Amino acid sequence: MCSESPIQIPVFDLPSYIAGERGYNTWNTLSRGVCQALERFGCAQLAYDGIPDHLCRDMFKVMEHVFDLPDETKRRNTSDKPYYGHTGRNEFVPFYESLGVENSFEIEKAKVFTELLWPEGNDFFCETLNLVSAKMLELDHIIVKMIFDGLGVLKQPGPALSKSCNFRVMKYDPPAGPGPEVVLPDHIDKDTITVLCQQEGVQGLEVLVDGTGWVPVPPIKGCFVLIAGEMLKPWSNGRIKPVKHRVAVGPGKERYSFGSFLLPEEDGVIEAPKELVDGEARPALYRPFDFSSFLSHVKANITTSFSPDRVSVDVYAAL
Ligand SMILES: O=C(O)CCC(=O)C(=O)O
Ligand SMILES: [Fe+2]
Repeated sequence: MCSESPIQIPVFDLPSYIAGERGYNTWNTLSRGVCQALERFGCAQLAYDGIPDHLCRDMFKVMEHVFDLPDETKRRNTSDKPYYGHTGRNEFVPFYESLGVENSFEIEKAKVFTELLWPEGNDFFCETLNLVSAKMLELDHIIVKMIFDGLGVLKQPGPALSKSCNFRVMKYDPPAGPGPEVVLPDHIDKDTITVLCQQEGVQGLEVLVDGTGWVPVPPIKGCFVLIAGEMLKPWSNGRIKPVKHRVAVGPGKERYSFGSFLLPEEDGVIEAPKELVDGEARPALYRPFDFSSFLSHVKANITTSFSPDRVSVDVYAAL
C-alpha cells in the first residue's frame, strides 16, 4: 500500500544482558534513542535476543492450529473487557481475526485458555503460550523502564510496571482483489505499550507519520515492534504521542502476528511524574485519573466500527 516511503521507523539493538541496567552507558544511550523515536513516531523496532527466534517460530506454528479450529470453538473465548476475547471476522473487519488472553504468563491462565480451545489438552500449545507471554511481559517492562529513563524520570510510576497484560494472536486473510487492502482499520492502542512480533516475509503494519503519511513497518528477523499506547501520553505529560496504525495486506498469503499489550494497573492512578511537569514552562496537560474509570469510559463509547476520537484520553482527561 505504501511500499515506497521516504521515512523508515528507527531500529535499535538491545542485547538482553544490558536490559534494564542503568549502570551501562549503552542502556542510557538506547533509552534516550528509543524515547526520541517514540516522541517522534510513536513507534520503533527493537532487535532483542531475550526472546529466542525458535520460540517465536513455535508460537507462529501453534497459532496456525488455533485459527484452524472451528469458529464456535474460538468464539468460546469471551470477555467483558474491551479488546480481550475473540474479535473480528465480522462485517467491519472481515479479513481480521484475533484472540486475546489475559495474563497468560501465569501458567493457570494459560491452562484455562488452552482447555477452552482443546478440552482434551494441548501441552505444547500451553507451554509455548505461557513461555512466550512471560518473555513478552519481561520485554514490556524493559521498554517501560527505557521510556521513563529516557524521559529523565528517576522513579518509574508503579502502575506503569503492572502485570496486567493482554496477549493477543492475530490473523489476516489475504483480500480477494488484486491489490493490497486495509484489513485492520487505523486506530490507537489504549494500553501503555504494545510489543508486536510479525511473521517474517509478510508485510502489513503501517504507522501514520505527520507530514509523510502511512509508513510501513516491515518484519525484521529478531526484531519486535514497539507501539506507543495512549496511556503514555498523559504519563509523559504529552511528550510521547500514541501513533495511529493499521494493517494493509496484499493478495496471496495470510499474515500472522502476536503481541503483548501492557495495561496500567486497573486501580492505578495515571499522572505525569514531577520531573515532567514544571509550572508555566511545562504545565500539567492531563488531570490524574485511574485506568479502570478510563476503561469504563472506553467501553461505554466504543463502537465496533472503531471510533478512536470519541474515546481518546484527550477527550477524557486533558486539562
Ligand atoms: O497485527 C499487527 O501488526 C497490528 C495489530 C494491532 O494493531 C492491534 O491488534 O492493535
Ligand atoms: Fe493496534
